[in-house]
Amino acid sequence: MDHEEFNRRLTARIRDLIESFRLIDEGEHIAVALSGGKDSVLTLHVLADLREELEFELTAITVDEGISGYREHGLEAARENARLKKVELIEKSFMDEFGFGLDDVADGFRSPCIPCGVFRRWILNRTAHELGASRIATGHNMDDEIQSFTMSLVRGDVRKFSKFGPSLQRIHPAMVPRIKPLWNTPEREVGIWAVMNQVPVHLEECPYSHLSMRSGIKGFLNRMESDNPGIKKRIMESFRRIFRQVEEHGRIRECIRCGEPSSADLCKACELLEDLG
Ligand SMILES: Nc1ncnc2c1ncn2[C@@H]1O[C@H](COP(=O)(O)OP(=O)(O)OP(=O)(O)O)[C@@H](O)[C@H]1O
Repeated sequence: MDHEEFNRRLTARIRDLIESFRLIDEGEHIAVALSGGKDSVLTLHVLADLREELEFELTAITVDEGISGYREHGLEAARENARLKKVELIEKSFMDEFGFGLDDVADGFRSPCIPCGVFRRWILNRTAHELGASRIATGHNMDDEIQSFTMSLVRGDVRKFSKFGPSLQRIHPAMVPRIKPLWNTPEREVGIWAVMNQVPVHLEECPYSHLSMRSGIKGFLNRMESDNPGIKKRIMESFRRIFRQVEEHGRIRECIRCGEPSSADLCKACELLEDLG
């Protein structure tokens, strides 16, 4: 398949998903969570190319978690792509919000991915809400989705199944719902797109990623796929068929400290901040 045809099919699939699941309505303000990695960069490019035709506003948010030797390169890629696509980029950091970077606190956790995800989601939600954005678009792709579902399965955490699917519902007025325009796009195709089009993306692995359960699950699924080609697509298909929106237990309220949406009195970010003293 030639270059142009590959690009056309890839973007047509993403556009189809946006339209069939009504991920974006006319007049909306979408905040793309831009890490500088290939997936969020593709999300930025596709949304930037669609914003006039579908009539929505687009802003990018990037979060510097404070991972030395790694995040700087992602930030450069985020800045360069935002400039190329003429999208305003808002830069936030753990240091400005919480007074420390991930490297400073990583040792205190079994997996640094836990505080990293909790604090990043906190910043993304608050920033998008302050901006008046109606949805946050992330670069989660089909492989990420299969990994997340498998992780929930092996942990017996069925509540997380409610996070499956290309769009998440607004469950609290201050919680900006997330959309995943690459939900049915395999990671491999995103890599091919970035290389073929020479897009400036950040391809390094996070130095902490080997400590996460996701990394083990990812390796397992990739080994299964190479021994049984097509297995990932079949797992995804099974998930789709059995997928039910699982009701979240309990009411979502506001964290008594920071005011962000939370299922407990203290949100996860404030709980971790308290543990860190
Ligand atoms: N530092 C960050 N700033 C803004 N958004 C982020 C950041 N890290 C992750 N995200 C968002 O969360 C999604 C999934 O995170 P993940 O850790 O898989 O990203 P990545 O592998 O670093 O980059 P990408 O998914 O863009 O290739 C990203 O696609 C992006 O939308």
